[in-house]
Amino acid sequence: NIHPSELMKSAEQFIGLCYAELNRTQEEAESRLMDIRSQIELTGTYEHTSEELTHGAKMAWRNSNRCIGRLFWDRLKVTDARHLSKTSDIFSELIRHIENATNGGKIVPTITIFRPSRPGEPPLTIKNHQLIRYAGYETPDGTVGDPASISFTKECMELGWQGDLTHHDVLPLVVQQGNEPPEWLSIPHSSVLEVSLEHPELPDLIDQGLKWYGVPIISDMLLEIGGIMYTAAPFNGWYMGTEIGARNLADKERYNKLPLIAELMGQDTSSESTLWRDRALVELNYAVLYSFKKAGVSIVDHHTAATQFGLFERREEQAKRELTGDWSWLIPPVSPATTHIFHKSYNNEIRSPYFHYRNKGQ
Ligand code: HEM
Ligand SMILES: N=C(Nc1cccc(CNC[C@@H]2CCCN2)c1)c1cccs1
Repeated sequence: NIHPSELMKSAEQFIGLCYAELNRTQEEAESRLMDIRSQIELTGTYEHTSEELTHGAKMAWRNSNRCIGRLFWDRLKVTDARHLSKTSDIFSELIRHIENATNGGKIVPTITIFRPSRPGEPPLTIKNHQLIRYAGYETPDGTVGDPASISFTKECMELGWQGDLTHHDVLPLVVQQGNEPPEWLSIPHSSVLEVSLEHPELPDLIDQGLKWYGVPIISDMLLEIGGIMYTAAPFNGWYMGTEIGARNLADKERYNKLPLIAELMGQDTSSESTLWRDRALVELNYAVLYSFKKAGVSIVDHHTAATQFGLFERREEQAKRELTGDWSWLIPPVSPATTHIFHKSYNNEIRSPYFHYRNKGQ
């Protein structure tokens, strides 16, 4: 846990920035800091107002160095769920997040913020990497589903969850209150929007049963605002097509679909130098974008995303804020050098508020 004097320093830095951005007066900031100081002296921590929580979450997205989608940082929908304590209520709120963020395909970037960790109180954690993700199983005939989920799937089965052993079993939500045993709940199938993959020039693709879920909702990161740690704050945007087409379905240690795509294209795969892998990669990424668009589910291609990021860079300059970024994650995995991002460098310093990785086992 964070020491009170350190916490006060973080609070001063956050309130100063946040109130300036919200055009509050110096006096308002100072009187707010007096409240906070007495709360910290009394309880060892302090509570954010709804406005501080909302703007703090938007600042954390704006500071996410690895995020190419930050142009829309100020339009994040923030749901304050700090009052919920019962696990059953937390599960219901997670399902509401999935349904409201999905919005029939017109995805709404949303974050739901649950109660932060408090001194002497074990934290609330969501054990899922993403609220919606496919299970992975090691079977004698090879892997079924998403290899990235094999260990978490084992944990879920130890808790009593049973999958159908298909390539697309949606894992249950798993929530842990402090050191109590984790609890799980299956997500209603009707709440999970999925897109089946097709390609206008590869008519046989549709019969391969390839599909992916529409809404990525990261649920295993720690949101730090003014020294307060929100250990359960799932957030979603929409996908950039390459995440599905160039990694989730393409990586050898994920769904490894490039050989199949090359086959459907009738390519000669006898030698790497035919670039069959690269041609398959482009067509798989095209299929992802084509299928999402046809299904009316929000998605962005990596060229458009890079252009939007360029707009974000200029907006931050106008706002006299120093841009931070992580070049190695900002460049897309397909045709990186066709984007402006590849040809410049970025300052990868951490600015608070920020989304951090949680320590293992936390
Ligand atoms: C609105 C559409 C959005 C798009 C298209 C987008 C795109 C991306 C992409 C492609 C990545 C790299 C992911 C990877 O390679 O695994 C990323 C990373 C990230 N994004 Fe965004 N993003 C969006 C919205 C958001 C929102 C709403 C938040 C939080 C409020 C957010 C926070 C982050 C963070 C923290 C990372 C780094 C994750 C890590 O370090 O593992 N993004 N984003
Ligand atoms: N489009 C998205 N993609 C995204 C964002 C953050 C983190 C991740 C998951 N990254 C981890 C994977 C696994 C290893 C490399 N990438 C995906 C969003 C997810 C939530 C909001 S936007």
